[in-house]
Amino acid sequence: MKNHNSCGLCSIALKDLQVVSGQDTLIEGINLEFHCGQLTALIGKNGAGKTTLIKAILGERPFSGEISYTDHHGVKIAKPNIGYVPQQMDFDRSTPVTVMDFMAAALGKTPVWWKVGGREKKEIQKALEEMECGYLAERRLGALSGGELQRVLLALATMPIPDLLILDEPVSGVDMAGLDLFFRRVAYLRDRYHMAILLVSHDLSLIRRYADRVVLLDKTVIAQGDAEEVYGTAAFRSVFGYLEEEAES
Ligand SMILES: Nc1ncnc2c1ncn2[C@@H]1O[C@H](COP(=O)(O)OP(=O)(O)OP(=O)(O)O)[C@@H](O)[C@H]1O
Repeated sequence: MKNHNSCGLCSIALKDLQVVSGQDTLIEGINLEFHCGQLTALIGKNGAGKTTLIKAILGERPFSGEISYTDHHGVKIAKPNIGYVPQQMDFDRSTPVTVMDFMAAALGKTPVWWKVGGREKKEIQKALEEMECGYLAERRLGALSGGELQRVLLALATMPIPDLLILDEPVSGVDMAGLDLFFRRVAYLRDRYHMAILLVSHDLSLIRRYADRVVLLDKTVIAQGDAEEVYGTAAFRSVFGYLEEEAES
């Protein structure tokens, strides 16, 4: 059983990261560190560049600057194993494919029309159960709710257990109970496997409850620290106004 990240990853550092598209600078001057065993929430208004930053880390967008990975002795190491849950997944909702078949195909072991082997089925079932969605294994993928699909994708991102987990939360389609369950499973992964987690989220109260660090982005980093620190900044208020509970008190 794996308790710690296998590649010895300790931290991820972004140095002067910039992404441009044609004449537009999408993000710039990003200097950040993420640590293993920590859940870092990335927040910001729509269009602030959160997904762009994630795509750069995933290697899906060209960038300038440096992304480096360091072990527990401060020595630079190669790119770790990264798990990713995208903001949305476009697929034909009428597909007869079950969650089990989808997972097996996505893992690249079995074409969707093949029968999934016994051992593989057990591994997938275990990953689904760890994310509290074992009961969905034989359900049709297209029949899942937004929250259920999100947990299935989270289970998929843990096969194998990554050193760095990147989650781009859907803007809509997941109810409050589903979101809370999602955050709880993400916090469980952090504690159980000591992985570094970077989560884009719009839910400021769940972030306050579960995240260790918060990074506020508006093209560049405009505030960072724990939730209380960041939520208390003028930069935060200029983006989000006052939180409801603060306004009420
Ligand atoms: N492939 C692309 N080419 C050019 N511009 C892009 C591309 N993708 C995003 N953008 C632009 O980059 C800016 C940042 O977009 P991004 O999706 O990173 O923001 P975001 O913070 O994730 O927003 P949201 O909260 O709405 O998901 C936006 O102005 C967007 O229109």
